[in-house]
Amino acid sequence: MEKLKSLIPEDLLQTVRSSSVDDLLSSSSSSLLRLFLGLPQFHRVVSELSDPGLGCCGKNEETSLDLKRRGNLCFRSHDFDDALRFYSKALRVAPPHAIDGDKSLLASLFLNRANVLHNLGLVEESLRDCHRALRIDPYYAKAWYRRGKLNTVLGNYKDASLDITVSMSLESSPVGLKQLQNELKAIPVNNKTSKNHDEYHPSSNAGVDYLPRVQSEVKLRCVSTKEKGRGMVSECDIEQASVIHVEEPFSVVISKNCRETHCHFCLNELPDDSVPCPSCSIPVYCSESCQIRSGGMLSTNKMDKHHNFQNLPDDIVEHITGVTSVDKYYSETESIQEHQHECRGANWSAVLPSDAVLAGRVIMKLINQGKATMDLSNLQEILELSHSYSEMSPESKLELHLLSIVLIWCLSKSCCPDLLICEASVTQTIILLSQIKVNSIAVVRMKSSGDSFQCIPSGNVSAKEPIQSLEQIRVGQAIYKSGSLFNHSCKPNIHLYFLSRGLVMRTTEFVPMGCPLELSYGPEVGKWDCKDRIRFLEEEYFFHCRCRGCSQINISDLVINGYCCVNTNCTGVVLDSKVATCESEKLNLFLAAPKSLDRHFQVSEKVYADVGEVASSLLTKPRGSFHIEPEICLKCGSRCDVEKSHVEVNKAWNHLRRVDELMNSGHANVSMLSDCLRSIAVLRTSLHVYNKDIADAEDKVAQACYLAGELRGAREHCEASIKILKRLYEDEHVVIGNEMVKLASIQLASGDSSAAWDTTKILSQIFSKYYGSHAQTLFCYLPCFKQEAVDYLIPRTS
Ligand SMILES: C[S@@+](CC[C@H](N)C(=O)[O-])C[C@H]1O[C@@H](n2cnc3c(N)ncnc32)[C@H](O)[C@@H]1O
Repeated sequence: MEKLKSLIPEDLLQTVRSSSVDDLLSSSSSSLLRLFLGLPQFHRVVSELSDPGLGCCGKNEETSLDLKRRGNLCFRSHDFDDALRFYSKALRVAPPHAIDGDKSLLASLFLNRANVLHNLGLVEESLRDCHRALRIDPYYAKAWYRRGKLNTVLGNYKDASLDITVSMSLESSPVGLKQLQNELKAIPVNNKTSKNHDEYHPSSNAGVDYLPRVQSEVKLRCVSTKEKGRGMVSECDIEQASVIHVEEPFSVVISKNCRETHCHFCLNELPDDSVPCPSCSIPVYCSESCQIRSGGMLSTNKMDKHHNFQNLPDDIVEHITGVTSVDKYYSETESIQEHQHECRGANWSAVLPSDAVLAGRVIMKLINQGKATMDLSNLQEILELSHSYSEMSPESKLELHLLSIVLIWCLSKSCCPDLLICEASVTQTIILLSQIKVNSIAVVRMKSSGDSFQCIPSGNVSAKEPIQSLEQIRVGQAIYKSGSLFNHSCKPNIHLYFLSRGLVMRTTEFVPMGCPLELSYGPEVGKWDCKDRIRFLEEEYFFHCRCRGCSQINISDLVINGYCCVNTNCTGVVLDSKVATCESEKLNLFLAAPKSLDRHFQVSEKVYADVGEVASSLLTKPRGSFHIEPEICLKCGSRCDVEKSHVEVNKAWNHLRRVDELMNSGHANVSMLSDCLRSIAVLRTSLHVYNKDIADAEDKVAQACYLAGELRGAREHCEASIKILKRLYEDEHVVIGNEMVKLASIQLASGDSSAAWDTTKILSQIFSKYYGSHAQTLFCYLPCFKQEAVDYLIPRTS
């Protein structure tokens, strides 16, 4: 993009950077398009992106064969992990009809990987790979044999016998036949048959009816307000934790950092037997069903599958058909095919930013549905999404213009020749990209620290493992058409989470009839102070937040970055000038607003009591406008030297950051603890007792204590951190639940199962409020925690 930018003359750059939506249809986009179409440098750049012949994303037989050879070497030296890696890579680049010796390359790779998986003890995964090899090549005797062995291990004896029988029908050597006969004899007689191993897949649940139902009594309505545009409100009273909305995405794209680890369709983590796209080397899927719904050619076997099996008994032919048929994996109605147009080996979909790839998916979906015209002139009216083009920064506008020209060119040249490269299509794509900026939703997963979350056995603590904790991973970006009608609040009353690619929204509090239903786009009260939230939303979403969190007084915004009073007996807070200015503006707006406005979100008595504790001076409304004085305690009026405190706090953080580095490099030791405690003491003498910095520091010290085996200290500091977070958020906020995961694992490690049990009960309650019954499946350690605690509370009698 930088190359293209450098080709634009200064006056045109200025026109584009300062353009409004009305200007779009006039000069700026068409002048830029005209300029680029006449430049050979532009054609060079876009042909590198759109010409499949110049692309690196196609299949490559040589590379695949080389990777297979390396896999074989690793397999022979019993390095199964590396063998698995090489075979999976080889599968990704293997052309569907390539032959290696007398076998299909793909089929042999699947079978080799099945052997590795079997050696790694992954029997189900191994069976699925055999199945894949056989669907490509039904005459693959070794694959039938391996399948028979695996079915025997799994106790599917009837299938095992049939598999070995088919293998025998393909075996010509007398020695081989003898060996197979012996295998067959060794299989116990039983009628149990196996389940279909591709339909059964733990993570591949997208596409079936996996989303919960919205309660029938829940009724929502879309309303329009001057301040926030359209938004959703409740038409009835809604109980806490009710499912109010579920939706499949209109379009999704995987995050670049998850391309190697997550399924490109359902966005769940990839299993060890991942499935590649049959036509290009980019996507990988957790199962065939995800791959087929995502698009790409289907690598079916062109042979008459039953030609050689004609003389076999009916039950065996039926068995072969059952294993090798692909029909049951594919149904037209389920088809989504969002990757198909990218699947030509050209580079553009691997290189362009996610926003542009998502825009390409939206455009191609609407064209394939016959809804969008070939000049895309009706795109806006079909999508009905809001946008903030005019509020975007000059640089972002220029970026959108360039991206849309490049995207339209790539789509037209690589997969959709009927798509017109014209002023209308470019302008509509610019608007689509600006709609994606404000309407697309990040699809996230909660991941526990460490590769897999395992309970720490009671009384045990490993010197290297950090405390179990949760982090949020952004696995994709999606457009949910109805979901994008929900406005933002920094004090949201709904929580959003994902099951595969499906979105679920739940209320986190009782919502009375007529009340706006709002979720958080990222910033929340308790996470950042008001000025930081406002700045984030202006920079990322181009609007000035008008939510209840940013227009009403609350304790969190006052204390989160506050300093303590010089008077040690006073609980008041002292603000720096930036926070004081923001809070003054907020209070003046709130007091000036008509009382009828936002009546559902009136400040409660509890909020007044909380604010009174730290800033009672704010509760007596002055006659004129509010001016919160910085550096003056908002309770007793004492003056405080904020600058001096700021210097002390920075010094303390420098110490804590060094401790952090030691911990990250695995060099945690007991001596660093005294450093930590001194830093915490400095923070506590300078900052307000509820300042978030203290909570963060306490959390770090808990981690340091844990790594040094000081479990009592770890627990005390973790509890101190939670105590502050409860004042910044609220007692049952999901952030508190996440922190309690750490506390429970410290309690378990120190052998205090009774306390761990109590903590687990509270965190389960919090997660149920946010995730309902899905808490148990999304946070797989919840049952594990409970079991651990119960095991030690009720010792087994045996
Ligand atoms: C995803 S859309 C929400 C639906 C949108 N109001 C509409 O009319 O389609 C996001 C846009 O809604 C508006 N919005 C959402 N939350 C807001 C808030 N708290 N304060 C002001 N505007 C808000 C902003 O214009 C923002 O760009």
